[in-house]
Amino acid sequence: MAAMTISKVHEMPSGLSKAHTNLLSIQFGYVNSMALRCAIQIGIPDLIHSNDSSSMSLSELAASIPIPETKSPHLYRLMRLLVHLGIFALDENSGTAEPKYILTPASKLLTKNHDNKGVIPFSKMVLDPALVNPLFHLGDWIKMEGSLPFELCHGGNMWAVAAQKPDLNKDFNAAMESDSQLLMSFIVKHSPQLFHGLKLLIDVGGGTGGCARTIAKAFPDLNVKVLDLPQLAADFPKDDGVQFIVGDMFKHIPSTDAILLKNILHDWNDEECVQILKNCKKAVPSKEEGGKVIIMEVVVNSQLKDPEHTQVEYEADVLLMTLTSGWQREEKEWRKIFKDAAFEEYKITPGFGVRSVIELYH
Ligand SMILES: C[S@@+](CC[C@H](N)C(=O)[O-])C[C@H]1O[C@@H](n2cnc3c(N)ncnc32)[C@H](O)[C@@H]1O
Ligand SMILES: C/C=C/c1ccc(O)c(OC)c1
Repeated sequence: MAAMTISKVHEMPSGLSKAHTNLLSIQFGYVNSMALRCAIQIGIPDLIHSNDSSSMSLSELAASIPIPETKSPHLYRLMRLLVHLGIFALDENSGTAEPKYILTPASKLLTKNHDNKGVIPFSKMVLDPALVNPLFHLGDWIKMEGSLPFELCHGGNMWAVAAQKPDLNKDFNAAMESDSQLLMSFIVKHSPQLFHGLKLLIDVGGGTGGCARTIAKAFPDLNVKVLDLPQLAADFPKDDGVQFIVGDMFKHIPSTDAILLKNILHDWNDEECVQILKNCKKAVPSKEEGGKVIIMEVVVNSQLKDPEHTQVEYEADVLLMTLTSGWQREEKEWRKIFKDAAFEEYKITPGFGVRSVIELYH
């Protein structure tokens, strides 16, 4: 047997060690994202979820994916990182010789369940090279006038490029739709009063109708329509009673009792937002007459300030800066664009994950 001795530990000064570890951890951040992408790609969350015991050992996973035997030790390394990150966990009570992996609340979101598609389409989109590559252009972009990192990378803005690339367009729309179903199912259940008294609601930039269908199903008497760009028309389901209107929110929004703007204003700068909001104001009646605009977005450091939310909000902000002309806004920044578009009153309700609901009246 080979003998091993461990010599006395020479510790780095703790300040230096901490600093270096902190730096390495941030530098390696993308490895976490890519390990997660790999786990989704090879279907691990659904495999564990659909297993009878809702748990699987390494060898069961390796056989089900399947992967060559030589890759088993590497799957172990991947799972070790993802367990550490809280994506999966080890079942302490499996009673088996080989430890079993189980899902955590985070990976449960990554399974297909009966009433929505989970968050897989959203994860796929976020980690698509077409949306990751623009981040490499931040440094060049910040030193020059105009443009966007996305444009330096792809030669046009997101909506123009999506119109040219059917696969990207499909993946992006599916991602938004899954996010919408998740959020809106919760909202119609817990905040139904948002929609009371309305006869017609237009979801402006409503994509393939994830929000619209969820609202229409919950409130059969409410007429819900989606207004979006022509490239959405082909993928929009036609037989579910939600009408699709081809339009441009910068030009004209048809008259309606209420407008929904979910994940729209964060794609645009203040000037562009004011233009959209002015068109909304023309389309909806005053508060006294029952009109309103419902915005569903992040309010940075909202009343329920939480360090984990703050980090996600700042990360999403830099991503929006990379891909669009938009911003994640703090309340005072929201207030400014509302005022500039001549709205008189707003009410913020936080607490839908990182998202808040803002009701806007004139
Ligand atoms: C981030 S997605 C949000 C989709 C949807 N509201 C949701 O949350 O699932 C932005 C949407 O705005 C649409 N859009 C972009 N420019 C637009 C315009 N000028 N007029 C109408 N819709 C537009 C895009 O096609 C896309 O569907
Ligand atoms: C990679 C993420 C891309 C993205 C781009 C524009 C959006 O409005 C958005 O909303 C959640 C996500």
